[in-house]
Amino acid sequence: MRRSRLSSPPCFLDELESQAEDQPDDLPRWRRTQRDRLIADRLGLGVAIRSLYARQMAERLNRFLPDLTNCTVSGYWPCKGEPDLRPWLSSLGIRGARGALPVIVEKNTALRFRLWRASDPLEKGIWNIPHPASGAEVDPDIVIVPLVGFDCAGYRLGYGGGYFDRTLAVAPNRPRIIGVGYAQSRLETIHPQPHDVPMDVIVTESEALEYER
Ligand SMILES: Nc1nc2c(c(=O)[nH]1)N(C=O)[C@@H](CNc1ccc(C(=O)N[C@@H](CCC(=O)O)C(=O)O)cc1)CN2
Ligand SMILES: Nc1ncnc2c1ncn2[C@@H]1O[C@H](COP(=O)(O)OP(=O)(O)OP(=O)(O)O)[C@@H](O)[C@H]1O
Repeated sequence: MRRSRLSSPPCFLDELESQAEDQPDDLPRWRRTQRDRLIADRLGLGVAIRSLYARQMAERLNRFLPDLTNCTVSGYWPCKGEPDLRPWLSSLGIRGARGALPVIVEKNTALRFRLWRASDPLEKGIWNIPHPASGAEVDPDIVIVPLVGFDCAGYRLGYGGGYFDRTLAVAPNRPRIIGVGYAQSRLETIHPQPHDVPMDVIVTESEALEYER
């Protein structure tokens, strides 16, 4: 069992076992309902609060990752009320690191990652999310993953495409996976399935939670 080491509340085995019994009959439907609610809730925070929280998350990331020299870090281009960490991603260059963004090259296959700096040209991908039009393909050392929801064992609810799970399942050098999302997006459990890849760290505006493997 994985336990959080920093400041998350304890997850006890008996709780997890009873959660397994409580698993919804129609899990995909349950996940869709949770996604819709969580996205509506975060949009309801408003632009100013979301932007404050994103700055707080960036500060936490800096404290958590003090030395990024020679690291390749993938971020994301925010959509649907996700925290906007583009300023943090753009600041990686002056810290001796390189930024990258995920690219869907083909639907329902693993994501690729392309190097990206703020001045690099972008093109629109799925859901009109921009990604680098060109740029070298890389295997990031650190992948920053946006969370629609997360649970106390470090599992993530995303948009339901399974893209990050597919990607991390086949990543040649297992990157460090850091989920970022609002504290209010926490669920007791996302009812993790065998394909769900847990985060190593989850950063919210109010805490950083590290999970042991
Ligand atoms: N900003 C950002 N970029 C990102 C991600 C992300 O979470 N955030 N991704 C992280 O993965 C990838 C895009 N993920 C996607 C996941 C699902 C669908 C999608 O079409 N979903 C279906 C529902 C699927 C289902 O419920 O069965 C849909 O909306 O109709 C699209 C993109 C790559 N880029
Ligand atoms: N490694 C994998 N190989 C094949 N299919 C996978 C894999 N991981 C996930 N999937 C499929 O992707 C679908 C969506 O998975 P899930 O509900 O966990 O998405 P999600 O993590 O919320 O989405 P995303 O990562 O795109 O934001 C499921 O049908 C699942 O079977």
